[in-house]
Amino acid sequence: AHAWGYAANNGPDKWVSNFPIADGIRQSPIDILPGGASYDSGLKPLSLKYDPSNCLEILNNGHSFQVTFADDSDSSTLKEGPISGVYRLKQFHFHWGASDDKGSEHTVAGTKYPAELHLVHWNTKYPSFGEAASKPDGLAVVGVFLKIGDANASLQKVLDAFNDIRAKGKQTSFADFDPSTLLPGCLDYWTYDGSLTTPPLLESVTWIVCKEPISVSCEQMAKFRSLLFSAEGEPECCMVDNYRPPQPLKGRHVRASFQ
Ligand SMILES: Oc1ccc(S)c(O)c1
Ligand SMILES: [Zn+2]
Repeated sequence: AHAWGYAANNGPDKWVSNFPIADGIRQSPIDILPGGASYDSGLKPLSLKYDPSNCLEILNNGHSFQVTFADDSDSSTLKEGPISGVYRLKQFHFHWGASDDKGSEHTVAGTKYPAELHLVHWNTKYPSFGEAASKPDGLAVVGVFLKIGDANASLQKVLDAFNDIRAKGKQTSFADFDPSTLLPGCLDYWTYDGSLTTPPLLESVTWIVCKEPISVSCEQMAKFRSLLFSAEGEPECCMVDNYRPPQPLKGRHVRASFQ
């Protein structure tokens, strides 16, 4: 059986055959309707504290690239916001399009951004990421939209590592990177209960989607598109359009941290 991907034969519309939860009641991403979100004054500001020395490596896993962090202590954490307790940063990765008119997973009143950053955190009330990933309050993912504009100097540090991870399965060391430099100035957010947007599509994610995008230049977007879904020695297949389209809300409510 071929592994899941984003092509016609193994893409989002096919995932349900191996992962029936794809048709579940709290699937992600969703289309966020700002008019439909209700302001909740009980929502706290996000408390994000990251230690650059926890940054370990960058890898091409065949469906995105991800930067992985040491998560054996509470030195890189997400607190407050819509969550209770302490969640540890495990990794961040992106989803993007073949062209600037698409690529984000969440959309805002139908608007697609060229890319979306996901900062993945797990609830320390559980012993590990793997354990947490199967619990309804196990994960908290901060989503940040990327919008075409000025080159992003912080993002460029990540892109400069791409030559070593062009093909699926490649990884290289990546140190001393502070992911908070990838966050927008304003941390107003929407939040709702959802899932991983890639198989196994586990319904364990408290989504925290920032209203304000960060910038990316079109040259930097071209660099994202220079990565490959394919491994060395396989026919080259550009890593683009690695996004799942919005899923049915199924009665869920989206809350806003801002008015
Ligand atoms: O571990 C993961 C968490 C969230 C998302 S969207 C992933 O693709 C992987
Ligand atoms: Zn993701």
